[in-house]
Amino acid sequence: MDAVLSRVYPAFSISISYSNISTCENSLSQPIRPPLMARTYMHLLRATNSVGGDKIYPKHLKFAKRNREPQSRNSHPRKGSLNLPRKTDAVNLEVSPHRAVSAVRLMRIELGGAFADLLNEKGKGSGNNEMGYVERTLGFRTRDLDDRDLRLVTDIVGGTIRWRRYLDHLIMSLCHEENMFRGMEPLLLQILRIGFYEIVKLEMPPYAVVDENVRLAKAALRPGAGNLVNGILRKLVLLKEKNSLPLPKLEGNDRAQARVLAILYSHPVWMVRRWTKYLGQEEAIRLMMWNNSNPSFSLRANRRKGFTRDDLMMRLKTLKVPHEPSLHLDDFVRIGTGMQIVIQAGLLKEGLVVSLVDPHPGETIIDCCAAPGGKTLFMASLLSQKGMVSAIDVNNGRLRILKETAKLQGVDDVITFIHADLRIFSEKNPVKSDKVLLDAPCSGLGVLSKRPDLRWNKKLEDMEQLKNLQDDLLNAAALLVKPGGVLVYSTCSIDPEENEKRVAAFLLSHPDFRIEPADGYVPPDFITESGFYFSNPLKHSLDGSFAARLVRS
Ligand SMILES: C[S@@+](CC[C@H](N)C(=O)[O-])C[C@H]1O[C@@H](n2cnc3c(N)ncnc32)[C@H](O)[C@@H]1O
Repeated sequence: MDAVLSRVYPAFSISISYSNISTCENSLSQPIRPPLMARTYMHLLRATNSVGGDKIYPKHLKFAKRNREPQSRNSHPRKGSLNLPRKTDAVNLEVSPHRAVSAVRLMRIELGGAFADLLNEKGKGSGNNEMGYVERTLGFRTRDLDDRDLRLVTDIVGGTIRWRRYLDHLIMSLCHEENMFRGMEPLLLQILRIGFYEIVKLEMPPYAVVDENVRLAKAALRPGAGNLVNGILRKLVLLKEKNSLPLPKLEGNDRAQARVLAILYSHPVWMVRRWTKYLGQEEAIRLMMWNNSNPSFSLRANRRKGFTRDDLMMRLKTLKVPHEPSLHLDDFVRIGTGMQIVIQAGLLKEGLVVSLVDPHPGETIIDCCAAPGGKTLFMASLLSQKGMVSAIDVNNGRLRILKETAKLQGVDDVITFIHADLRIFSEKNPVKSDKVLLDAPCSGLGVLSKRPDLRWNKKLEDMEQLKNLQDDLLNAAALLVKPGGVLVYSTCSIDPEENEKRVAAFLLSHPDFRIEPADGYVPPDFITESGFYFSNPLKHSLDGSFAARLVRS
């Protein structure tokens, strides 16, 4: 029952412990700052703020505390702003459930740092508490979501996050004044973003969208909020009908153009500038369009194990995961949602980076940054119970997930789990292995289509920190390779600074290592002139990823 994901990372292999998560832009841009959080949504923050150990909106939280007025239910009639869970059994049938759930998920992601991709899967990440969050945030429950509602929530949440900058530009342009936008309460802003996204990007029937979002604002906030949503959305509908949305023109110098592109394609300015520098403006635009497209995943049936595409499709059907056969590749099946189900069913094996490691029975392998473990598990299964994979990770929680999955998949007998910082471990343990994989923490710039929130959480400064960390980890990993052994360095980034340039810097200080071209390990289409593995979203319609095979003399 093997399937191979035809890209380096699954959607959930996400957390980069070293990133500073922040929703504020870097100084290169003139950002549309998110509105001040004048009210607290502590139940959202408490529930989800610990992801990655970083806090979202710190300044705004301080602001909220400093300005807190004496709390009294009577003096705060707005719904959705109180910390205490409300007790109500009432199910609101007036409000469309998918919009209510989308608004609350967006609040959780933006205020609480919950991950968009985990939240998008049915019943996972958000768990069975979904209605609890809805009730505490909006003050009422809705009926449970059916499959169609869930698909809409996935579309709306993912799209609204991706297009946030573009939507905020439009919303701000249609507010009477900038301060109105900046001071807008978070829930009201999410409702407007949903309405704008539905009208402009999903092209849903506009007056129905207006009606539904007005209803949501009235029920979740107050009648005045509904009137405001009504006024702004109607303005938008008129402008859209006249084909005159207030969007900036692409003109001026490079910096000015980057700012415009950042709005039109909804990315941080620093990313636009970086890609324009590396790829040229045209390719940078294509890349942003890819990042904004709806993600799909390709699974490959592992024929070597006698598992055909029909078998794979049968399993997906049983698991109720919507899928379709690839038009171009015989063994491939494409799925849009349901990746969590695929992973839990143990149906997924990580592909091409592991092909570059090329594990054989009897070998010793160290997976230096192993969790949550897609590659460890695949490598372990290739050992046929002979040999050992040492799975190291600094994050104990993620390592625990790996342990549990290894047990479920029956490969835990060939894995040693090591909770350690690689840099310290490699100094203290003079072990030498046949193969070492360093799947390094990275910016994730190759997987932005699957991680809609990631672009807003990354800053230019993170890139410098990551480079240093990657260098340190490469140096540490090299200590674990025996003479004649292999070191594979991989990332899910398309940024040369994290890929080719890290390898070049490493080789300068490690003359005993040389590049072994990826020929013979991965399909030729994925091999660069320098012999590296590289999947390019613009060329392969897959997530971006990189790997280098380095052999020690
Ligand atoms: C890109 S993820 C690895 C994904 C994993 N290889 C897989 O296929 O599922 C990077 C991992 O590196 C770990 N990490 C970061 N710094 C580390 C360090 N100094 N030592 C060991 N692990 C580290 C993170 O906890 C994270 O789990």
